[in-house]
Amino acid sequence: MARDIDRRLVAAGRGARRGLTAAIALGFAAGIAVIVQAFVLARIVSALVFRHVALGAVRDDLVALGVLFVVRAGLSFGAEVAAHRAAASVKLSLRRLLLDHLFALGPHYAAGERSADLAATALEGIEALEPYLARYLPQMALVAMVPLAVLAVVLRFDWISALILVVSGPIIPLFMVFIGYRAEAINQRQWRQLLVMSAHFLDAVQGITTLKLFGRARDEIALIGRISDDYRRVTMAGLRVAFLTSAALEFFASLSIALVAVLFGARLIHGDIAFFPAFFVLLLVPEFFLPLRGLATHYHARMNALAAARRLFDVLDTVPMVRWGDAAVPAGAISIGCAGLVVDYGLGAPVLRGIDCVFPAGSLTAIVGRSGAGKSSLAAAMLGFVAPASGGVVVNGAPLDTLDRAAWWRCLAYVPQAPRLFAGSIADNLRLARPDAAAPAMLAALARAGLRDVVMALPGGLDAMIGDGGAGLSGGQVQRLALARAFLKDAPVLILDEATAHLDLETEAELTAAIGDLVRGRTAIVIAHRLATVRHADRILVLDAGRIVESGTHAALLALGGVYAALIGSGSVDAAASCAI
Ligand SMILES: Nc1ncnc2c1ncn2[C@@H]1O[C@H](COP(=O)(O)OP(=O)(O)OP(=O)(O)O)[C@@H](O)[C@H]1O
Repeated sequence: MARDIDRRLVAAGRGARRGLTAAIALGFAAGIAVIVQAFVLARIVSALVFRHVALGAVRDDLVALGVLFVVRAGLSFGAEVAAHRAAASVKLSLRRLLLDHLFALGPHYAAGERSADLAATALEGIEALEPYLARYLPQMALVAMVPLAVLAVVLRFDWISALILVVSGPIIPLFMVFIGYRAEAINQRQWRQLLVMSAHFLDAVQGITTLKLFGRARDEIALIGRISDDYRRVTMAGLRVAFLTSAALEFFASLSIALVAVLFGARLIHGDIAFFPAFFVLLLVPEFFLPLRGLATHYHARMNALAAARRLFDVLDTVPMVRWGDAAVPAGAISIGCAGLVVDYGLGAPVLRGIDCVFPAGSLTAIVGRSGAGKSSLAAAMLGFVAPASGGVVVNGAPLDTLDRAAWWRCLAYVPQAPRLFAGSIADNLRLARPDAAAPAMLAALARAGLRDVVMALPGGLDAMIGDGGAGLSGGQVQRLALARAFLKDAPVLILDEATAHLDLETEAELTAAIGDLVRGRTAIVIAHRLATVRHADRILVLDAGRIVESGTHAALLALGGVYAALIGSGSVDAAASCAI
């Protein structure tokens, strides 16, 4: 399993192959520079200490040593920069891939997952891949190259030291494989705990008012405290393994270096070896272990990355339910049809049970029905957010699943019941509908939604900042801002889920007027909660338990005296709002 993820991460790194290759080549060149540096240093010391030459006689060597020092630093710096650039580009492409895939999976997938979990995967999860890509992968390549180069040089000067290196070198990778299994389990646990902690924290922050009102804030704080403590404990367990591993590896490496040194000492005393090769080899031996020790250090990063990547690949491997094609939306005024449309969330019974209807071009169709009748599901099927279990949606005769997703969404303006506003300026929120919109166009859209004066009265006007979810605006103002976005988008198809929230009479009247203006000349589908909208609709579809049970104009349906008439008769407009008229 870990190996599969490793392979997929390496494949992801292939996107930045040039950067990683440069990092490895520079790292290897730095390794060679170290060997040459050791050679020059051994020569200088040997000349000064044993041949007692004057300092001037080794001037060239001293200059070469200085140059090598600078070259080596430059190569190491270059290797670091290349590796981090390559990692940054892989992280960017993975984040794009993840976001693109989340779009393909649709809002129903995102709503089913904990958003904090997805956010943590996209941010911390992909960030955790940086050390793997920038350090572990290049180190893996260097581990095979630099120690072999060092070994070849050592063998040339002293076969006994080479033998010690050949025997002790492989202990480090072997040891790492041995502890790998334990470290992997701990890292998996640590990552799961982090996701749980992020999710709880976000829930608590978002629901702070509810928690306070129900007097549960203290319980939640205690719960977050417990989760944080679990996370601390598992992090400490991971660090313990990492430190113990490092200590054990350092011990093996030091033991080998000491063995080489002691043997040299004995042989120097007995005159079995000259000072120069002994000193040169002794300088090289730590360099033999350096990449291996580096690998051990970054092995922990690998484990962390594998744990994070598992969640990332889980999301990427989820097959989107909704299929899309690449066809353009057929030209002309858009009419939408549903043929035998069945939507089933796997709850036991389908939510929509064979819907056949047409939403003619340029007309206003209202959908009404009791709560849970399936109105939003019908809108979701037309938006392409859910996949039909059978039947489907057609746009100007073309099946929705053959259309290009982006092309279809360009034709649509969708205003949900609880519109989403982002932290930023009013202009930022408006430009979501049209990124190149200039101030006059935005002000015109605000005016049509009845919000221009309110925005102009704010400090900064269009640049006034609003909080996450529209904090700083009233409920009615948030809805009008969402309508302004739809005005600005000026799309041929409008799908609108009217808000059920009780509004004051003046706001209600203003919103009704704005909606009336917005639907004009478009193929408009409104999940209607206001009597005014239903009255003006060209046609009303009455949904009941996933079927269209009645359809016609307001007057015709009232005359019919069926489900619609019962909904209207169930009370005033306000009371009827709760059953979606
Ligand atoms: N993403 C989903 N996953 C599972 N079940 C869902 C999902 N969305 C809706 N449902 C279920 O499908 C049924 C119909 O829901 P839908 O939102 O379409 O009804 P509605 O008529 O729009 O209701 P309301 O007027 O209260 O918004 C409900 O029982 C709901 O629980």
